[in-house]
Amino acid sequence: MVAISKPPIELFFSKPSKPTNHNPLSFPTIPLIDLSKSDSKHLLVKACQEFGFFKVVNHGVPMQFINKLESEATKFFSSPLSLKQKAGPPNPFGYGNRRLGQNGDFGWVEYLLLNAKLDSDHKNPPFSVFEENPEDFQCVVNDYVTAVKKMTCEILELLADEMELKPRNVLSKLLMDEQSDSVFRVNYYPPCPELQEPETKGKKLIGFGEHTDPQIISVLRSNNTSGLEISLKDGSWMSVPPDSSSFFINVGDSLQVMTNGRFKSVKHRVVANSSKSRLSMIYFGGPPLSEKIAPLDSLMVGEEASLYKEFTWYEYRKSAFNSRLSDNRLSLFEKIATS
Ligand SMILES: C=C1C[C@]23C[C@@]1(O)CC[C@H]2[C@@]12CC[C@H](O)[C@@](C)(C(=O)O1)[C@H]2[C@@H]3C(=O)O
Ligand SMILES: O=C(O)CCC(=O)C(=O)O
Ligand SMILES: [Fe+2]
Repeated sequence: MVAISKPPIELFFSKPSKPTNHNPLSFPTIPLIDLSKSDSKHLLVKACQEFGFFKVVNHGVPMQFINKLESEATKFFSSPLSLKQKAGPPNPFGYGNRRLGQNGDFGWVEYLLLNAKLDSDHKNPPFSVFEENPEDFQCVVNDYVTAVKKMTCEILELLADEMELKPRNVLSKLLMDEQSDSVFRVNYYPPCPELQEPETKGKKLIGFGEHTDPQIISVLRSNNTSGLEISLKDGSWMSVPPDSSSFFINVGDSLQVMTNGRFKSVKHRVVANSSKSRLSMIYFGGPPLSEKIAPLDSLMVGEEASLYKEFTWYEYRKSAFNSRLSDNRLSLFEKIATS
């Protein structure tokens, strides 16, 4: 038998980052959106402009769907590696371990990348771990994704209302489209006890390296283990306090383009923990492959020019999947400013 050697742990350490030297009085806090409140529209737009990131409470996604998916996913990730590998590799859908994408990125993470299309023509890989009931796992994913997609569309419609975009489903219809290229991902970050050893103490182990998400919008729910960080305007990293009963939402590259740069696609990453595992589930709402990604007409003021060249989601997705995680993927599509 050939033993597969583990990659050295040093591979996953983050490069030293800019020291955070925030004045505690001016330290930013994550925008909080209460979907049951009438002022949420205004706060939503402000959060998308200033951070590209916010937390949502009173979201209406039933806790039983969330808990059921968390328990099935935990069952999957705690199974023997040989069983998990039967659902891999993730090209495009399936189980992945440490390797992220096809271009040499690695992270301290295991994951399932799944098709978020819910019809029977778009089947996910066989989950041998759930031998007796593979259909049940798909049902649990479907219930969760359906409810999260509904909440996401509500948010996109509130954003459209506040920005006076017409029709109000101009964004949400892209996710509702049968051809919507949306993806669902479950990430599992195992604890890393080596981080407690004196020589590694204080170092940050990268679970999922810094990146922006290419789609329109990403909707994340995690257990109560910290790890998610967002990049602030000054280049420092802010740790996002976990909250298992809320959702965290970030603007994707495509929404940055559709708002002609008004909304920011936030750079984020995940650092691993020495003693606790982190489990996160993310719905990435994307448009149909043929959709033209360009600033929305009803948003453009006067002679405002597009900051981006024209492209379809197919073109952007292809280019994104040929890039490294930390690359600035939008830069290839920016128009060179002429004065
Ligand atoms: C390194 C990569 C992983 C990724 C495809 C890419 O080449 C660059 C974008 C990455 C990303 C980030 C957000 C999502 O997790 C993801 C599914 C996506 O759409 O773009 C991943 C891709 C992936 O894991 O395959
Ligand atoms: O797992 C997380 O908490 C975030 C992961 C992430 O950013 C991604 O999968 O794109
Ligand atoms: Fe991400």
